[in-house]
Amino acid sequence: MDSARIVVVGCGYVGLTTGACLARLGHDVTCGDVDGEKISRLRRGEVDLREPGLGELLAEGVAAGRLRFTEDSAQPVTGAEFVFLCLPTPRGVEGEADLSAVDSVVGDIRALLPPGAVVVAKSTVPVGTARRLARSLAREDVAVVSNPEFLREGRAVEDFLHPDRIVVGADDQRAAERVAGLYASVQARAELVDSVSAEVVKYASNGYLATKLSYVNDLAELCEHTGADVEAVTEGMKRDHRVAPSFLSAGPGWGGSCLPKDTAALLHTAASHGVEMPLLRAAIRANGHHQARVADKVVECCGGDVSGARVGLLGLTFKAHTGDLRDSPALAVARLLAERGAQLRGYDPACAERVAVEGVRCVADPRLAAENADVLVLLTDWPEFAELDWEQVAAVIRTPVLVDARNQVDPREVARAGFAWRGTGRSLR
Ligand SMILES: NC(=O)c1ccc[n+]([C@@H]2O[C@H](COP(=O)([O-])OP(=O)(O)OC[C@H]3O[C@@H](n4cnc5c(N)ncnc54)[C@H](O)[C@@H]3O)[C@@H](O)[C@H]2O)c1
Ligand SMILES: O=c1ccn([C@@H]2O[C@H](COP(=O)(O)OP(=O)(O)O[C@H]3O[C@H](CO)[C@@H](O)[C@H](O)[C@H]3O)[C@@H](O)[C@H]2O)c(=O)[nH]1
Repeated sequence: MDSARIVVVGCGYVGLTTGACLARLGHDVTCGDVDGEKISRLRRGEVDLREPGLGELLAEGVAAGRLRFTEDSAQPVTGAEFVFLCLPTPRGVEGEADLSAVDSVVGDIRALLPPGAVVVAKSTVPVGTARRLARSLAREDVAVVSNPEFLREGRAVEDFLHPDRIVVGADDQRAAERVAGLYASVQARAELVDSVSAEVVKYASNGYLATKLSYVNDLAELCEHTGADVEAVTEGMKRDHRVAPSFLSAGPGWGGSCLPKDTAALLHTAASHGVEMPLLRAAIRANGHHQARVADKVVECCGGDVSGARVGLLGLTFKAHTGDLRDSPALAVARLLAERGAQLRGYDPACAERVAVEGVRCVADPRLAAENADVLVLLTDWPEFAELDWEQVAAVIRTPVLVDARNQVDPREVARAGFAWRGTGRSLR
């Protein structure tokens, strides 16, 4: 396909990645965001997301004249062939997806879109949204297409340019083919489906991943009671080709900006159709249980009362390789401990410069988190935690106890340094 004129609205994880990658694919892209300071930083070449390759790709697009940033998305929309909505759809009060940003932008651009333009919903939006947006646009000459995004944070560019699949959902076949054509040089099959099915694929995928992890975390709890080793169990499961081999690591529950809000929104949609989805409901409940289990282990390690105890936290982000703290299981565990009176000091490679994160005093070094602590809890799977010099940590901690919620360290190595170690779904034999 020839180069297309594209406007991307929203410059977060999805919008910036979409803009940078579509420019890399040869398109002419304008990225807009209401956050004027973010736009100024982007114009100066500053990217505040920890995404490998994103800064380079943005710089490449700008240098080639194929990429620019604006605070006012309206003006460029008048000349756009495609408008990608990459806006936030956070959790509303009852678990529903809050579509206010999407609705407001669609209202703003309604009269500005040129004939033949395609509005592409890349945000995660509930079933029926593309059709509803088409009705609210009330433009026979403008199509709405659902094109959900499946990238993971920390690998956004790689996932966008080398996706497992591209899903394009539309009730207008021609519009769907035009959107699929934008990705012509990407080596992945574009699945063309109706808009409603495309919207469900996105929620169905995240719901499935969340359920898979809750199951693994349930197994980890069983392993703790039976003496089995969850790592050996999941390794054995992986050898059955019907069990997809990734996404099987036990941990302190799943989190992030997507899985929690999307599972809540899926349940909300199901309920509005009179569908219960008991399995997904149980997976969400299990997730709260597994977060609480980590906090309970810490309290046990402090002799049943954590009030006034100093607890060191290793990791605050929802997973490694991102600076994102949204719905982080580490922070959920921290909150549970703070409610019981613990004093928290935390270290995270992506948050070292912050003064405080939700009641946790942030420190610039893992040893400072451990200093004089009664217990240390490893909550995020940053590789650097596996490499720590545990002798040095033992030298500064008050009580050498490590709760490893991610099974990130070698239990024998920490035991050699004098630590009592409590893993997840495994014990030291
Ligand atoms: N983060 C992910 O890994 C990921 C992956 C796939 C899909 N998604 C979905 O993509 C959507 C965006 O997620 P995100 O993580 O990129 O969000 P984000 O919070 O990182 O970014 C959203 C951006 O939109 C801007 N914005 C808000 N209102 C605006 C408006 N009216 N006009 C212009 N800009 C506006 C914000 O300033 C922000 O920069 C959500 O629906 C999310 O569920 C996210
Ligand atoms: O084996 C695993 C894998 C993940 N996690 C946890 O699960 C959560 C989610 O991880 P991940 O899926 O890698 O994070 P996201 O970047 O939020 O990506 C998810 O959410 C995005 C937004 O919808 C989707 O696009 C992605 O496909 C989907 O993987 C995190 O707390 C991880 O620590 C585990 O505990 N064990």
